[in-house]
Amino acid sequence: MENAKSVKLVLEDGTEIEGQSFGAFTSAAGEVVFSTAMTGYPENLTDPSFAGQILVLTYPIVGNYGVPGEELYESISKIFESDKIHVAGLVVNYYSEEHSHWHAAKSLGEWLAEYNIPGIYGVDTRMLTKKLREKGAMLGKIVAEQDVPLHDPNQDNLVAQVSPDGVQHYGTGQHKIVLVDCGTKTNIIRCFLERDVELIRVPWDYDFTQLDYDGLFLSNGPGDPKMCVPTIEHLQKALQQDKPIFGICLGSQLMGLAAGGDTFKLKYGHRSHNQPVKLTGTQRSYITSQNHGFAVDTKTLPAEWDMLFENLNDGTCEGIKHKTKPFFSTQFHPEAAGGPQDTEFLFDQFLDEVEKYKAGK
Ligand SMILES: NC(=O)CC[C@H](N)C(=O)O
Repeated sequence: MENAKSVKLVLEDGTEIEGQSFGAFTSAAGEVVFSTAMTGYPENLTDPSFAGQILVLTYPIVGNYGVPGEELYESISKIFESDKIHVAGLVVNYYSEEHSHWHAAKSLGEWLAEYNIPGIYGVDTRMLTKKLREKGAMLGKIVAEQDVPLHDPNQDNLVAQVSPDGVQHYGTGQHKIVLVDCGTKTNIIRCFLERDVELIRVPWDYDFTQLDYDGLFLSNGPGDPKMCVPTIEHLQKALQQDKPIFGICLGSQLMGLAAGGDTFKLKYGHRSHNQPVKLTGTQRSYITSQNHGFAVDTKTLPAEWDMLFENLNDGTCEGIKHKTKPFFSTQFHPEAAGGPQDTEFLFDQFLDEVEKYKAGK
């Protein structure tokens, strides 16, 4: 880009990388994490699970397909994963202000600027990723004119910041599902609304145990799952009952904690569209979309719980399952806007469990 201003990326280990500014010319601090996904920046940047994080994209050319215009589906975004950009900053190698796509309405830089989010380009993001893989995710900052202090977003209750204030209803299907919104991706809502569901979307700390529902869904969300104390308490009550429960990503971690297990922080997390997982008890594996920095510690799961999926790269827990009750979760994203959609059938399995529960009542 002509006349781009200089900015730098500073990491907590003292690394300083000079680059050029795109998006907002402003400074921002956060946890620096990388994603190896090759496409999907409109979906990634609006995923509330990225709140507080500076995202490094390893794919070398970013921006060339622009950013789509907004369209609504049942009052939620048809395209984006929420109604704003959630990353704290974006780090890319080559940024293409010029873009071409039938759906593009603006450039990536214009879109970032609208939300006052800084981008830096001209960074060797593969070298940076090797560093993050060796040392683990680090705190960092993009520095424009004003310096800012480093800040660890995992010390904040990010879920409280991204969760909605009130209850919302969608759809008129026959299965009444409560969605506990800890920062849900809108594609989770779309996946439910494409099925026979009436959805009740509630805030993260809402006491859903008072509601009349057929199945409970726990969404993804940012930060350390242990911050969600009220959600875990409500969930513990739900685990005493037999109504089906399905959790995705943060939702999986919350299920693990409510069950009595523990979670831990991975060295650098899993963020990409091609993470292989294996279904326990089979030789079947799936390619999945992931975005997480924490995981359930399989060793700490109580006797009545099993690991449901295992990550084939590092053996960590990618989902859990109760041995006798219809409670299960995935650490990956079966809804996966940006793809792949190989595991979307899990929404159908959850609703099958809901049907069985209703038939047996
Ligand atoms: N996408 C998510 O729900 C992420 C969950 C949690 N914040 C983690 O990083 O592990």
